[in-house]
Amino acid sequence: MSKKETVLNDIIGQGTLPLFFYEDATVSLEITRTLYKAGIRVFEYTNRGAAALSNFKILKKAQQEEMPDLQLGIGTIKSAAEAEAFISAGADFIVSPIVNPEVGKIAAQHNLLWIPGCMTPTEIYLAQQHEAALIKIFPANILGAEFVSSIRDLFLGQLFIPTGGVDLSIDNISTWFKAGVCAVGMGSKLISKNVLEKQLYDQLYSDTVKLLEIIQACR
Ligand SMILES: O=C(O)C(=O)C[C@H](O)[C@H](O)COP(=O)(O)O
Repeated sequence: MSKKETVLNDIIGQGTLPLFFYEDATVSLEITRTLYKAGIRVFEYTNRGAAALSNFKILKKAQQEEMPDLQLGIGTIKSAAEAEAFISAGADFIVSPIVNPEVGKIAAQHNLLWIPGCMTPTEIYLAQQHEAALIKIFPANILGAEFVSSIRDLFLGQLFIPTGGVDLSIDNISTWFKAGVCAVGMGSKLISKNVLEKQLYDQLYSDTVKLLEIIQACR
């Protein structure tokens, strides 16, 4: 199985893709360890600040030494240069808030999964033309699950992951799965500002275990 297929299978199997960014490297590492301890095996660090690349390298080292079965992706990749930099640092997959075909081409050259963010059918079509096996519906809370129900028959077989504003409630998550998505992205509702700033690792651990239980119940 190729790396791309492995990561895609891991995201589908896990049913959720947690994501976060925090400037402090030590906190970023502890959050990653906590997610892993709670059962997360694929997650996305985001390129949202000056320290993103240096922090990512620290997470990558910890992945290699302590969490070898973790898939560590990078999100908020908008340009080819950003994609190259994080792939050189060992990114296992690439997530974008937009569809930049140049990013898709670089991911494809490295046989890595690229998850572009789409808000319209035209963007979904463009992403498919550049071999996006999984498409992020973004921002998910603005589009709503009905957006996915309305367009999925136009893109038969296409895998979708809504991201942005997905919360930890079973009602919200089950609505997305009923609409036909294969997983849900989970950022600030799981790894909140409060969790990051006050280092509430125990709370994050129990919320993550709860999230994984909700995912199981929704499928
Ligand atoms: O830029 C990217 O590549 C992203 O992945 C964007 C994030 O998906 C959302 O900003 C997360 O939104 P919340 O779950 O509401 O915190």
